[in-house]
Amino acid sequence: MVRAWIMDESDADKRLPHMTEPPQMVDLDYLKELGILYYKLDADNWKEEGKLDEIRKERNYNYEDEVEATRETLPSYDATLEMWYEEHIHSDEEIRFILDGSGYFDVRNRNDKWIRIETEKGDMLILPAGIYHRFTMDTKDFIKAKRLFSGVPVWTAHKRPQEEHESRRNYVKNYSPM
Ligand SMILES: CSCCC(=O)C(=O)O
Ligand SMILES: [Fe+2]
Repeated sequence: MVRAWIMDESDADKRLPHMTEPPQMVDLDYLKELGILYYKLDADNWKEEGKLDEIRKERNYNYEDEVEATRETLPSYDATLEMWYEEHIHSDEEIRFILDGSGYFDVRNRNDKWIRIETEKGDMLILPAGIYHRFTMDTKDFIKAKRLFSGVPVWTAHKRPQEEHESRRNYVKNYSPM
């Protein structure tokens, strides 16, 4: 089961879990209210399983590629990781299916607190357009993910603040986060 929690405010290593004491876990309904969708897939047999294809058809995801984050395989590793961790939005959904490894997707909740979502092999996460978020590796320092998209992919990250951005306005209207 995917776990998610309200992050502590410590400025220790971002790759650590940053749970509060006691932990403040949140569930899938909580994430859903922020517009986030979650699926569990079979990362070793996703073709045979057919679930990914169903989601693809249903949500019109007609583009996909793969990204593997290791110092050897990811161009400009340090700079890319830094970019992923800067709070931002996209004009489209961010869709990731974790094929191997693990990592943390952080999203802002309605009170502007960080919610940390722990993803690992088999987890598929869809962040809505306009949600403030960021990504970090965990201490295992390895993740491989399928990126999906509807149409010609646009990966542009718009750094916060973006209150006038159309996708942000729509997000706020639909999910009234603050
Ligand atoms: C390796 S998947 C997570 C990183 C990423 O693709 C992103 O933040 O856009
Ligand atoms: Fe992003």
